[in-house]
Amino acid sequence: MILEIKDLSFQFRKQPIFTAANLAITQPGIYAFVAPNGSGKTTLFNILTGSLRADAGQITLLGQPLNQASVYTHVAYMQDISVLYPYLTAREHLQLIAQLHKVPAERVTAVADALQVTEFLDKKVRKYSLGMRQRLLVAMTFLVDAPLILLDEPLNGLDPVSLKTVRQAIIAAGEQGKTVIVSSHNLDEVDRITKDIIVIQNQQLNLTKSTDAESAEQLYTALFE
Ligand SMILES: Nc1ncnc2c1ncn2[C@@H]1O[C@H](COP(=O)(O)OP(=O)(O)OP(=O)(O)O)[C@@H](O)[C@H]1O
Repeated sequence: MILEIKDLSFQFRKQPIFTAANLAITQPGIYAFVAPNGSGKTTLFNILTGSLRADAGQITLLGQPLNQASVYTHVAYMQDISVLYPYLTAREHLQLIAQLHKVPAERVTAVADALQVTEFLDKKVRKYSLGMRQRLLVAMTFLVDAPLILLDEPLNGLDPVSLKTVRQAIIAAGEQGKTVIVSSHNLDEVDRITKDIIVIQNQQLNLTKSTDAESAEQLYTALFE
């Protein structure tokens, strides 16, 4: 068992987001996390990484109850671009993560190359386009060699070339035996990376599959329209 969520409840200002929700991820791989705006995707990531505390429920990660120490060693979380420092370069961001998580220098180079961050490594973040910021964030996340990777809308604002770069990095992580949960509203990209889809519906978490005959878009339409 990789991730098990049992009877998770969470309210925000008396608005229920999750009500006794359950989810079991038993196999590594790539899972798309798809649901309408405001339904709780970022909230779940924040609960899984300890930034928000659930009102009720149990979460186990690799068979152990989730706590600060297990999040640190087992989870890499890509948040939004607001976590970047405008006056630091990509190299400095990557070095910060590398020092914190004791990542060898070769891995820093390999990840920077894979996400095509190398070309702007020594430029300050304040000069970056949205796509450059997104690629740096994805690189920072993949630098942490964690078994569970949470990516909150990594495909946002990417041009087709950057989309391909990020998609290939996600697929490679899946092939390396990681579990990657990717929230996205880009259903064409979801179809390119996985058939396993987690949805939020009626404050519940459901793990479902798109099929060869049914695209993520069709699945979404059937569930939410
Ligand atoms: N600080 C907060 N902590 C928890 N919930 C919040 C907070 N601020 C707003 N919310 C509410 O929680 C609900 C879930 O929001 P969340 O950002 O998790 O949704 P989301 O599915 O990630 O949305 P999006 O697709 O727009 O990114 C929303 O109704 C939102 O208004």
